[in-house]
Amino acid sequence: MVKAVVLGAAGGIGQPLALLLKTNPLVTELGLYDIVNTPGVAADLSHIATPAKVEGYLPPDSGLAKTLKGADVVIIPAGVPRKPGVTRDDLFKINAGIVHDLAQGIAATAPDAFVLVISNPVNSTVPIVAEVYKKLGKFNPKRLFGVTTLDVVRASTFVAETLGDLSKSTEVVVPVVGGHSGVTIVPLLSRSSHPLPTAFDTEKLEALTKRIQFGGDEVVKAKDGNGSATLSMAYAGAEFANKIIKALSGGESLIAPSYVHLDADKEGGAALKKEIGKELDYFSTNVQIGPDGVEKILPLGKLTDYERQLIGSAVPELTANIEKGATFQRTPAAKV
Ligand SMILES: NC(=O)c1ccc[n+]([C@@H]2O[C@H](COP(=O)([O-])OP(=O)(O)OC[C@H]3O[C@@H](n4cnc5c(N)ncnc54)[C@H](O)[C@@H]3O)[C@@H](O)[C@H]2O)c1
Ligand SMILES: O=C(O)C[C@H](O)C(=O)O
Repeated sequence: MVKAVVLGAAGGIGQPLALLLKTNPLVTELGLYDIVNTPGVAADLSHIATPAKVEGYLPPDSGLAKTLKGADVVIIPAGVPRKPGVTRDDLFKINAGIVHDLAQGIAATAPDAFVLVISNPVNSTVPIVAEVYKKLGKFNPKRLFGVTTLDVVRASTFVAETLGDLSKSTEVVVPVVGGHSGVTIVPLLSRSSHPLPTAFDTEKLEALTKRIQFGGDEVVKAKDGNGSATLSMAYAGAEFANKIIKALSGGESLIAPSYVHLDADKEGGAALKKEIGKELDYFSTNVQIGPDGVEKILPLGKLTDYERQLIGSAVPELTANIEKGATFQRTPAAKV
């Protein structure tokens, strides 16, 4: 019996993500909230012959609280996406306030729910959620996750392409650590489950690394003003959410990459900070997740000199992004 909720459920990510969640037989209730169109999306999905009972609400008449009542997992893709020439950090102006207010709603109605943040800039929006919870004395770092799965999905695809065999993309696993924007995305290609060709020189390694770091830009450019990744993000979001749902309902521990507060596992977090060489509060890495949330933050492990260099370049931007989110004060939104 799992109630999953999507906030921003009528959007480009929200709709296909809700569809994928509706196909998960472990989900018995699916709550959909947005400022537009959720009754229609919910009516549509409710005709699919799977167990989840679907309800969609809008802001009037305490729609957010009604959607969140009894939620076990809350996924947040609410907010504006990028256009060409816009950075994820530029989205902060609008999305920080949206995520802040939704976090207040979750903390009020479903404070123990697992919260999965998709809204960009993830490096900053996750700290915003944490601060809202801290102010209310309800922060549990074990249950807050920044969704970085799309970077891992892209790495699998691009490595399989490089190996000339897309059918391998479901098997290829590449750890991607750090954060979720540009240079803060650090693929550890030396640890790919499927090694790169021996003739792969530094230039090719750098190009593949850049493609994974800036994969989001490829989609923004191709959509040409009509938003950013939605379908691949819904796929990645569902992959991560379904792991959480499995851990919650089966009592089974699973390993998945996520951007977490390093207090989620104090011992593992302290060891990771040593590996990074910096006192960061948040970092994306593989975490072990059980029915109560994060059980272990796993170490980065063996890195090449190039990967160390990449982490060195990620840390200053990540530090600034975290600081920006953690010190955010709610004021009326400005336009991007
Ligand atoms: N983490 C990732 O890897 C990743 C990947 C892709 C996109 N994103 C981010 O996800 C976000 C959503 O992208 P999208 O393409 O779905 O955008 P979209 O504009 O298609 O959808 C966003 C939805 O959020 C809704 N919304 C706005 N304010 C709201 C509020 N206060 N409460 C509830 N809903 C609200 C909108 O009505 C809209 O339906 C963006 O910030 C984007 O940058 C993150
Ligand atoms: O690129 C974006 O703005 C959306 C998302 O973060 C992505 O990586 O595709």
